[in-house]
Amino acid sequence: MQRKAQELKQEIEGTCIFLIGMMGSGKSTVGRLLAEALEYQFLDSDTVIETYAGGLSVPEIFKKWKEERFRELESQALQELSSAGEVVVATGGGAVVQPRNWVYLRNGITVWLDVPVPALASRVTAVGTGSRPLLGGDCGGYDQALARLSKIYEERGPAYANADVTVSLQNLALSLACEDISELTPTAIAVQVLEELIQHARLNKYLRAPVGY
Ligand SMILES: Nc1ncnc2c1ncn2[C@@H]1O[C@H](COP(=O)(O)OP(=O)(O)OP(=O)(O)O)[C@@H](O)[C@H]1O
Ligand SMILES: O=C(O)C1=C[C@@H](O)[C@@H](O)[C@H](O)C1
Ligand SMILES: [Mg+2]
Repeated sequence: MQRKAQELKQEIEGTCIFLIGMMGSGKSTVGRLLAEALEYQFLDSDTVIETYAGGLSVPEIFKKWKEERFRELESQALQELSSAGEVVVATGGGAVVQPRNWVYLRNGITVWLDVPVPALASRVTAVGTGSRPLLGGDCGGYDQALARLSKIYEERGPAYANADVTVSLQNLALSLACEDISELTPTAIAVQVLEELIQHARLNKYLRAPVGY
């Protein structure tokens, strides 16, 4: 992991890394590991929004000001974060929906953590869905989370697919001969993210080089 992180640092020269993906896809968990390995700062856009809102939590912001105001604050947070260097940012699950946010996301390198919906539903119900207003509170359980996440995944899939790099846990599990994606540790996923970012950066450099290089 350390060696790959050093290789990537040389390629991207401080460019910001945005992790995108569904609620529960591991953006915060994997993002912290990546930031540590790269010696970058880790920032969570939901936390920045909570600061803008004077310390109200995400569910409190949704309740008090409705989703529309939350989305405005989210765009403001992404704009601010996109001007920072040497940061790994865990974005909110809905950050990809508004086209204006892509102006900010394109200032960095975007990585989609693509996790199958049943795994997302297991993860979010294990920790409780109370902090995730779009999942309808804490009382629904796995089946409600699965139904809501499936609908959101279907709606947002094309937007997530705009990422510069996609790390599919389904594909990673296959390539590592894991029987189930629950066997993939956050470290194994972070290593794969680094690997794919290095490939992306090298390809980009090659494509931008003058002809004959
Ligand atoms: N590879 C993994 N294996 C098992 N559990 C995981 C893995 N990655 C993350 N988790 C767990 O899944 C839950 C969701 O992870 P995390 O909070 O990192 O996701 P997120 O994408 O930041 O979600 P949100 O968009 O809601 O902030 C956490 O409880 C975390 O511990
Ligand atoms: O998927 C979403 O739209 C959201 C995900 C969370 O990270 C928060 O940004 C908020 O709960 C909305
Ligand atoms: Mg998170």
